[in-house]
Amino acid sequence: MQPIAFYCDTNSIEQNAMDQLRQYAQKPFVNNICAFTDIHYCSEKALPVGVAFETSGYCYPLITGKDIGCGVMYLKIDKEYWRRPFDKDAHYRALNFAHQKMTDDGLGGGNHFLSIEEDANAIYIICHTGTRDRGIALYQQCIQLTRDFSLQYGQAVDFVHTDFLTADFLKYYNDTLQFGYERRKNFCFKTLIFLQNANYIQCNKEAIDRNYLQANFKGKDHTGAMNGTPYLLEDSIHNHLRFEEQRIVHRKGSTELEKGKTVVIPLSMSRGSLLVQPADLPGAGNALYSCAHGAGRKLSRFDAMKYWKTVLKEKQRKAFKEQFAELLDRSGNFPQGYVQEFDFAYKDSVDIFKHQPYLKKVTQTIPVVTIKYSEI
Ligand SMILES: Nc1nc2c(ncn2[C@@H]2O[C@H](COP(=O)(O)O)[C@@H](O)[C@H]2O)c(=O)[nH]1
Ligand SMILES: [Mn+2]
Repeated sequence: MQPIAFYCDTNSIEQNAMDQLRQYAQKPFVNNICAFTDIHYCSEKALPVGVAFETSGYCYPLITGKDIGCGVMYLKIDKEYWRRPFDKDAHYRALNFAHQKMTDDGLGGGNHFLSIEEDANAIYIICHTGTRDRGIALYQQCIQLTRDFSLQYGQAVDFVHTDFLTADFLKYYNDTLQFGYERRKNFCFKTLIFLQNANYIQCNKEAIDRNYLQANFKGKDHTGAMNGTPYLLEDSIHNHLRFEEQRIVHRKGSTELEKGKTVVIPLSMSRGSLLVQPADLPGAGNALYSCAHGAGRKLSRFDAMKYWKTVLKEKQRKAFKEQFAELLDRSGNFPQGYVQEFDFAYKDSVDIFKHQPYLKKVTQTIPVVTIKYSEI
């Protein structure tokens, strides 16, 4: 068995996730397998979430599941351009409505989100979404590829030789990752323009395109000005295979790092997000330039519902209802999907820097308003 690099507290790993991890560490061609602080069991696939490993000569195209190319983008605006606090009563519903028109496919289910968060100096528009149907189609192609390779190999295997990966397949794979990046960009820029339109951000209002929700901002630079407001954006992905010259890095729910680049580790709807950079580069290299992609689930969706109904006291449920009144349905209850995303469903984040010492904190943001998943 290949040794496992634990960038997390081993005592905090559930037994079923540990079993999955150990099984993977025994597989052929799997090298330098790393487990991060958000490691948790994945019922659908044989590898836990919160893991990275590398291979050469062969790859495991199915480890990601369908959400290939999922990632998190942030767009930062200096607070000197921020004019007033976000008024949920006046604008939550309008933003929720607008976000459904920002792309063809919406944010997607689960814990995908579009949030406005802040620290002392800046406002951050943060978007966590993937590649929707394109990721599913690519995953189906990965299944076919693995089947075809198995036939040639003479037995059913879950890996593929790199000679089997045609230039067309690799282009298709990378184009799908690019599609996710462009979708996140459209969410971020259109949210910025929504805020400009609603007088939250100082800008040149005359320059705003009335049809901005139909426009495509995929080509905008990472720094610049939008309708007179300076911005900066960065993107990162956490569910993909990165085909490099000498090796293939596999990341299943672990964020790809790059020297000098700030990435978001989202924590929860109540806690906001951490923005981090790789500080110790040899250290980050040993961790395959990867880190946790979130706080990580502590409670399964089922257990989160049980916790809500049976562990929390009425007073505590009331406090959630007051804090997130905008998410209540007409009968005054939260849809299940939101309850499953509340803070208690996620792990503590103290381990993030303790067990991934190659990371440095850039800032921590707190949420202003969050739009949760949307299926279109
Ligand atoms: N800032 C926010 N972070 C959130 C929210 N909901 C979930 N999360 C965190 O994101 C990661 C992403 O996990 P993934 O497996 O779906 O890619 C998760 O671990 C949480 O820590 C939110 O509303 N705001
Ligand atoms: Mn994701």
